[in-house]
Amino acid sequence: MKHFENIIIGFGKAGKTLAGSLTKNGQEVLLIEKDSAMYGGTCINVACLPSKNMIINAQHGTDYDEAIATKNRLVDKLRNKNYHKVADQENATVLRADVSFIDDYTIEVSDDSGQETVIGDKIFINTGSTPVLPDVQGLKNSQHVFTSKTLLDQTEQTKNIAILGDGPIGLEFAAMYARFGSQVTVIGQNKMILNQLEPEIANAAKEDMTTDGVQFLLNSQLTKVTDMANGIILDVNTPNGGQTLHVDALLVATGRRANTDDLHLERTNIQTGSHGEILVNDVLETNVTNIFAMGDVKGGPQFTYISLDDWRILNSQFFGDQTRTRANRPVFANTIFLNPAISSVGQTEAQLQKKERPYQVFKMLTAGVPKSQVIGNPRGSYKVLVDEKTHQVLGATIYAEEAYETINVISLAMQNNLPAEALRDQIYTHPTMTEALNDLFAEL
Ligand SMILES: Cc1cc2nc3c(=O)[nH]c(=O)nc-3n(C[C@H](O)[C@H](O)[C@H](O)COP(=O)(O)OP(=O)(O)OC[C@H]3O[C@@H](n4cnc5c(N)ncnc54)[C@H](O)[C@@H]3O)c2cc1C
Ligand SMILES: NC(=O)c1ccc[n+]([C@@H]2O[C@H](COP(=O)([O-])OP(=O)(O)OC[C@H]3O[C@@H](n4cnc5c(N)ncnc54)[C@H](O)[C@@H]3O)[C@@H](O)[C@H]2O)c1
Repeated sequence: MKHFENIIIGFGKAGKTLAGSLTKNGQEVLLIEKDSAMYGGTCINVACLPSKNMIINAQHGTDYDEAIATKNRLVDKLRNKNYHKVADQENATVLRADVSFIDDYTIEVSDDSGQETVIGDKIFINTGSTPVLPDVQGLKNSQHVFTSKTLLDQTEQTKNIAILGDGPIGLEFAAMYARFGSQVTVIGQNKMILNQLEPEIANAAKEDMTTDGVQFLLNSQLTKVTDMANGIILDVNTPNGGQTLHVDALLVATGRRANTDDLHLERTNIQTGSHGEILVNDVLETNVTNIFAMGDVKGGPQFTYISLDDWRILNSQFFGDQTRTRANRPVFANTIFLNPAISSVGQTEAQLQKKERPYQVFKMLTAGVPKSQVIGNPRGSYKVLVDEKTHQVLGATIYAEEAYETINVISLAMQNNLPAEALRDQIYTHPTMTEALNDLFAEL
């Protein structure tokens, strides 16, 4: 039986970054990844980076074939770099193998060369998440149903696609496929898309997507999927009655759940929650001492930057001042990469009204920002909510070019309790979309 000081299961964002900290501090690490095509994890191989590369190329008018080839080159480069960043460390071993727990501290690893048992002083589980497929007749056995991962592998453009799910994956892929010139229909179960955002901005985004050619069947249920030689037939219950769609493919984007499928956690004392997520405390310890879980597999927000922040927590515990925890995670925003992007942070008007918190609203149209005219995309608007007394920012939603950059400035102001005057009076470089903040708060 082999022994390692640290075993990391899964090549996720937190795990690969932690491998660097551990080796830098003279500790040995065994990092086990089940799929060599996933060295570096989900984000760089099959999610954030390839999808954003495809989205940007679609927006630039690149044709699909070229965009796929560019994406594949990017991913190969990133995967190779990520692999070597860990594997080239003196104290690190990267192993491609299947892992299953035998008991709390013993795992069995198996690869083409056979099986071996390994024990670790500390074990870190960073196995990410996996798509949830709804229980719809014919869906699971269809040859024409894709997840975001398998769709990004398609060398041939799907010309007529339906997308089940109107979350970030569904909407980003819908906007992207429409830009590539495909016919796109989004099937959503809610009355409205983006209903966690400010409604007027969600409405504007839906109208813009419709202008770009995306059709929406909302408040609707997919009831049956039937494979045909030339595509797939979808039976959908809509508020206007049953509809039948004949499309080339269906992308299922109805959420992701913790990925613990192959680990045999039932042989351990590690507790999981109702959705299979590994339960952890504020410093990412499971209920078994010296076993930790980070990233999507522990439940909660599913973002690469949250997984990276999980690394900060562990790094602070092992090598820092031990102050960083999940409870004091800084303010963080999120972005949905549409055309343009929608970024949001903090609370919405509806949430503040529910709490009876007094606030002021500041709004402006994106078209008023010179850079939007320079870029040639004046779509969208800015909306920021400010505490009536302190003028601290309580929430912001930006639907504009480069919203994903501007929102980070607002998050930083929120995190540091700066009043909106600080955002108003800052000198921003010109021409930028962030300059909007000079004008947005002019009435303060
Ligand atoms: C299409 C798409 C787009 C996204 N876009 C964004 C975005 O723009 N911005 C953003 O912040 N987030 C985005 N996300 C979410 C983001 O990808 C995830 O939150 C993030 O990758 C989770 O990282 P992680 O550290 O939990 O692990 P992951 O990066 O998911 O890594 C887990 C690794 O563990 C491996 N593994 C799984 N099971 C085992 C096992 N039993 N043994 C060994 N290895 C195993 C997997 O192969 C994988 O390599 C997107 C997700 C998707 C699907
Ligand atoms: N830009 C980004 O940061 C980004 C991009 C993509 C994904 N992600 C991450 O990946 C995670 C997964 O994304 P996602 O979009 O799959 O999940 P999600 O859970 O965010 O959204 C799923 C959507 O599908 C709908 N839905 C669920 N079941 C349905 C059904 N049977 N019929 C019709 N609609 C149904 C839900 O109402 C929801 O709107 C997200 O939580 C997000 O954190 C982030």
